[in-house]
Amino acid sequence: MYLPSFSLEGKTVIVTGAGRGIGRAIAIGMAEAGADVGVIARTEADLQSTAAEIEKLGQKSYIVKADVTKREQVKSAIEQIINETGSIDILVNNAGMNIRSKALDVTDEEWQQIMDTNLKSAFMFSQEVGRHMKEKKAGKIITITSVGGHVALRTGVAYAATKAALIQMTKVLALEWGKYNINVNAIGPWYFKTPLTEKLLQDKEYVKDILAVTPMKRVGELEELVGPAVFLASEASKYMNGQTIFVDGGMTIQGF
Ligand SMILES: NC(=O)C1=CN([C@@H]2O[C@H](COP(=O)(O)OP(=O)(O)OC[C@H]3O[C@@H](n4cnc5c(N)ncnc54)[C@H](OP(=O)(O)O)[C@@H]3O)[C@@H](O)[C@H]2O)C=CC1
Ligand SMILES: C[C@H](O)[C@@H]1OC(=O)[C@H](O)[C@@H]1O
Repeated sequence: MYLPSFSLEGKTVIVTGAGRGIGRAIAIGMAEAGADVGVIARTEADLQSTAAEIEKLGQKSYIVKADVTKREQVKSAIEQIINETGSIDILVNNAGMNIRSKALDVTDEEWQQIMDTNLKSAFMFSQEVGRHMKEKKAGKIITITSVGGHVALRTGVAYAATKAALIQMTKVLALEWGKYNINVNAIGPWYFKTPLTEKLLQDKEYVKDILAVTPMKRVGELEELVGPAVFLASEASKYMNGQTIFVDGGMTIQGF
């Protein structure tokens, strides 16, 4: 028999930024695959909505209202979920944001906010959950980066720097933690319609530019990210480590 399991039955997943967009879709998709899911964000109503969808699937949800840029809130979020479930098997570092501006206009405050939300939060969660996974000698860490960490986009240098750093963080954590049977990988999306990108994707000229560099000539559908995420969370990817899977309709091949 060669086909491994894609099931997440009996697993506990935590997803940061699970209140909206990609994080919400991944959290619900993990529940569809059989996992119980901890959902983390700052907006309670969004978390309640995601949790309700998870419970409708017969899976448990654990709501943690937290700011992922604050170490103490990261630690208490993880402690709360481990106390309630006994273990965290899969971490999805998804929370992120952007302030789209040209390099000469980036303020120190904007730089710091983007760095803390996109990069520092993922590292803090990886550290705190990684300690737990090292003890268990098992775990899966999946970080949502972006094509913007691999090719130059017009959507801001600070964001790009965080997303490129996440690709390298993924490699170094995989190098250090592979011997503890922890898989550390990343997913790099191109455009998907979420609250983060909704306004941009209403601009017909901008969408024309996006499609001009996208071989599949369309933006992605959220379920097209959930498949790769469940794959990386499952036994089916247990020999994959330090990799970034670009889910981008072919955009990063930059063919001509
Ligand atoms: N949409 C796209 O096309 C692409 C997105 N990405 C990446 O995917 C990830 C998700 O993006 P997307 O779903 O579009 O974004 P959204 O803005 O739609 O959702 C972001 C989520 O992150 C949460 N979040 C933001 N800041 C914090 C914080 N400080 N503490 C806790 N939670 C926080 C938000 O909740 P709340 O505000 O309530 O805290 C929300 O749930 C990001 O890392 C983004 O960079 C990458 C490539 C393309
Ligand atoms: C594709 C990028 O990750 C995404 O596109 C946007 O406009 C956002 O600000 C991000 O840069």
